[in-house]
Amino acid sequence: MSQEPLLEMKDVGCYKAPGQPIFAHANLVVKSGDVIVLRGKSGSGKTTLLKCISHLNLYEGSISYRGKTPQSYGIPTYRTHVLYVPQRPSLLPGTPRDFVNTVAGFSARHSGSGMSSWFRFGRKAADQEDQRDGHDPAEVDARPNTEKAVDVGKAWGIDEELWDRTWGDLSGGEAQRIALAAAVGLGQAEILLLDEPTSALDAAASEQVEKYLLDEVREGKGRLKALIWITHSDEQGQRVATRVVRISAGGLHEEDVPRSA
Ligand SMILES: Nc1ncnc2c1ncn2[C@@H]1O[C@H](COP(=O)(O)OP(=O)(O)OP(=O)(O)O)[C@@H](O)[C@H]1O
Repeated sequence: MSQEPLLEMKDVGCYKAPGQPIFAHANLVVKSGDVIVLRGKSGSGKTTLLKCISHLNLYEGSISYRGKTPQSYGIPTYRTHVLYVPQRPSLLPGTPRDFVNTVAGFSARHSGSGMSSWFRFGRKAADQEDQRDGHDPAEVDARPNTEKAVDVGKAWGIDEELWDRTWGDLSGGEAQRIALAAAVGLGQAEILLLDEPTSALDAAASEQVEKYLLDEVREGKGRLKALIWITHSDEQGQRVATRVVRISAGGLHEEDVPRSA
């Protein structure tokens, strides 16, 4: 029995400037249970691809989520379902608790506005579309859960008091874990787009985070169903991938999943 795709990209291209493609003709189908490791040379467009998927960058071609365009959900709401987690959350304003409280204060239909302002690091954000909102058939009860975010952080060694420090006063590894804990704990995302999510963590912390994320996807108890994960670590790729996709100027190419020795 074939599974309904969660996300489908058709012929997606992204340009630095007119006539200067970063990549073109990118096609991808993401299904429930996928942990897709995105590989590619430095500068090949991995981050740009994730930002296109989350509608933070302009692109050509089409992207659909559960068979519908991002616009049909309203871009802010779409971004909470297909959520980009930035590599450097320490550049954010305010404190992590300000953020989760802001998001928690929105109703399910409007929570995207807070979330998208936090995760909006796209250089060519299609911001005009943030103003539109649409009916969201995928919404069940997606009210953000602040306590869960703090609990997830605790499981990863983040004391609750760190949620009240400004982002700039957290270490890179603390900020990375808190951003991920917020993304998971808020409980709205079905697909997380992870941009080198453990690059600032030591091996033990990194494995804790990996295990938690993989368990969420495998067990399927929450909303989280798939991950697209940029990593420069072959070892991490080997541990987490159910699929490996390589990006180059010509598009995306599926590779064999490396098996651990
Ligand atoms: N603000 C910008 N304006 C124009 N070009 C940009 C901008 N930001 C990034 N680029 C270019 O787009 C290309 C893809 O960048 P991107 O960050 O997506 O690559 P990447 O594969 O994630 O790289 P890395 O592995 O080094 O993190 C690069 O050539 C980069 O220089």
